[in-house]
Amino acid sequence: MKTLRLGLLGFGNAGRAFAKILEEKKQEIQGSMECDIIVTGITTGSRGSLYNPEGIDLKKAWSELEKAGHFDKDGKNYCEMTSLEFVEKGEYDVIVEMTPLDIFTGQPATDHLRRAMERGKHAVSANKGPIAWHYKDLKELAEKMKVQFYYETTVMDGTPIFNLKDETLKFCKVTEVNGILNTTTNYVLEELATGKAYDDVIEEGKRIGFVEADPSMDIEGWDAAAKVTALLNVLMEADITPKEVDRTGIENITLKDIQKAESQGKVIKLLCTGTRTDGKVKASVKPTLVEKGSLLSVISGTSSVLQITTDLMGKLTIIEHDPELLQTGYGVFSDVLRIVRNLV
Ligand SMILES: NC(=O)C1=CN([C@@H]2O[C@H](COP(=O)(O)OP(=O)(O)OC[C@H]3O[C@@H](n4cnc5c(N)ncnc54)[C@H](OP(=O)(O)O)[C@@H]3O)[C@@H](O)[C@H]2O)C=CC1
Ligand SMILES: N[C@@H](CC=O)C(=O)O
Repeated sequence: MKTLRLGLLGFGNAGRAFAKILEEKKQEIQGSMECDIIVTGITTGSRGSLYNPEGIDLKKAWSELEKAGHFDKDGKNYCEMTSLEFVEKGEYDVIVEMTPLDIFTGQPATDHLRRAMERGKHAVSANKGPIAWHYKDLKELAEKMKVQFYYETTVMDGTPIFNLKDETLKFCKVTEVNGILNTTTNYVLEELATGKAYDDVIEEGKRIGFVEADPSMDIEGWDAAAKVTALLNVLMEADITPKEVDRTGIENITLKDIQKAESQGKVIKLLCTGTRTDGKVKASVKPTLVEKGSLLSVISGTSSVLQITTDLMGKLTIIEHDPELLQTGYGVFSDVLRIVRNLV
């Protein structure tokens, strides 16, 4: 039986959802993949860190955080190690980056991934900042160091988007992407239409777990811009950054605008688009009026949709229906399994 040691950076909604799946599927993975996956380190921003090269008790870790909001300072694995210290000195085989999104730099997440790969470690990122800002460099580094680097969760949680292109759409050239990729804005626009107050809707979204640590990342369209950038960089080798996305958020959309659209038989959706025409890549994120009853109009609640146009397979539509944190955790889990599958 081989052992794969993971280091988890961030143990919030995504981190805990992933840890719960890992724990639940541990024996099945041992049985079918002959691999024991253990976690040797967990770091957080303000709730302490855990480190044990022999493996951490995950159930204990999440119950401590969920009950007390902090790791137990008297616990035997407790330490104050920062993420970068763990990345640089810790014992692990795969770094799993799940810290909050910084859309303006992609940091410190990019440095975490870079330093880990420079040490010859595999890397998984749920954080879209590094893919939006530094994808080309990170991919080249992974190739140079002969390590695996995956980021399925960055767009539509565990829905296979990047996996689909890598594994089953070989030699298909993607020429266009579009969709509704940000849950928060989709949810806010719908809930505002029912007369709820903006602050209450954001609080509800935070409770469910999909709103970014800084909600303006979602509302101003930055998260959507990062996702469309990630799609263009990975699927169309665009090499752009979120700064190049023509971006308008929903911060100026009022109940009146929503009602006016309704009276015209339309709904407002935050649409993401990316195309390549004459060699030039163009990307936008914009509140857009769509016909009621159309495919895009029925993407409701936490659901999202992506349409990819390809040369050999035409247009494909992928819908993620009503995801919860389980689907976010699964995205990370599927990347880790891909690493296990490819281990020699
Ligand atoms: N939630 C979702 O639906 C999805 C999230 N993602 C992405 O996953 C990432 C994590 O999201 P989510 O779990 O929801 O966010 P949370 O805010 O719930 O959790 C973030 C975690 O990171 C910790 N953290 C903050 N700074 C650091 C640091 N420097 N080093 C280590 N840990 C740190 C936080 O600790 P503390 O609380 O102490 O600050 C917390 O444990 C984000 O990049 C997000 O965009 C991707 C897809 C879906
Ligand atoms: N804040 C994001 C979470 C997933 O990436 C969203 O609202 O879509």
